[in-house]
Amino acid sequence: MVVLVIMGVSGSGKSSVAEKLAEKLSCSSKDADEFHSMENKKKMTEGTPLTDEDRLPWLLAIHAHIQSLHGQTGIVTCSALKKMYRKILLNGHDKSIPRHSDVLFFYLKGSYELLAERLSQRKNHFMPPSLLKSQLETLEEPDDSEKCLTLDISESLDSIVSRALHYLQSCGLS
Ligand SMILES: Nc1ncnc2c1ncn2[C@@H]1O[C@H](COP(=O)(O)OP(=O)(O)OP(=O)(O)O)[C@@H](O)[C@H]1O
Ligand SMILES: O=C(O)[C@H](O)[C@@H](O)[C@H](O)[C@H](O)CO
Repeated sequence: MVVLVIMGVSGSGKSSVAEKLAEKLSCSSKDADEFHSMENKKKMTEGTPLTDEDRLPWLLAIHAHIQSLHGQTGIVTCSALKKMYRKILLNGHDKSIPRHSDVLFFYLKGSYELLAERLSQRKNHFMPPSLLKSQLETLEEPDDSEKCLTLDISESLDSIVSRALHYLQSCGLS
């Protein structure tokens, strides 16, 4: 089976989708926020976007977690906004050797308006809605060279999860 990375900007539904999908696949799920340093969390809470330097140790820690699954099925949520970040998740520091052919990205795609509405309604989360603009400016959508399925966040959670499961079945991955 595969490691599934649920990616997209803040508020795109990564945690919500991961929770339901992990239930359906009976597998582990880790939230990228668990890997952030106190400094990174403080910065975001104060409304300051993270830089590439801030994100590097965090991405490497998530990469190490993916490696630690040793090919077991698992889900990880991570904004994974830039192509370079996704390469780090796959290969760590070593950019030349793709080690993880068995990692698949699910990209949760949505409009600014819908994301802003969902973030404005969300309670008890450290990530302020004001960071949405910078998240979208930083985002580089996955291209055809990346193993990724794009999912439309305007659909219901159940529908998104069932599309993801259907895709895994059609690839012979579940
Ligand atoms: N498909 C959906 N339909 C309706 N509401 C949704 C959907 N997906 C997520 N939501 C709601 O949108 C909000 C944001 O979702 P969630 O917290 O899962 O996003 P996230 O990508 O994990 O955010 P962050 O990266 O900031 O932690 C939540 O209140 C969630 O209940
Ligand atoms: O790359 C980033 O700027 C961060 O990962 C953010 O996306 C937050 O961690 C997350 O969205 C809040 O839960």
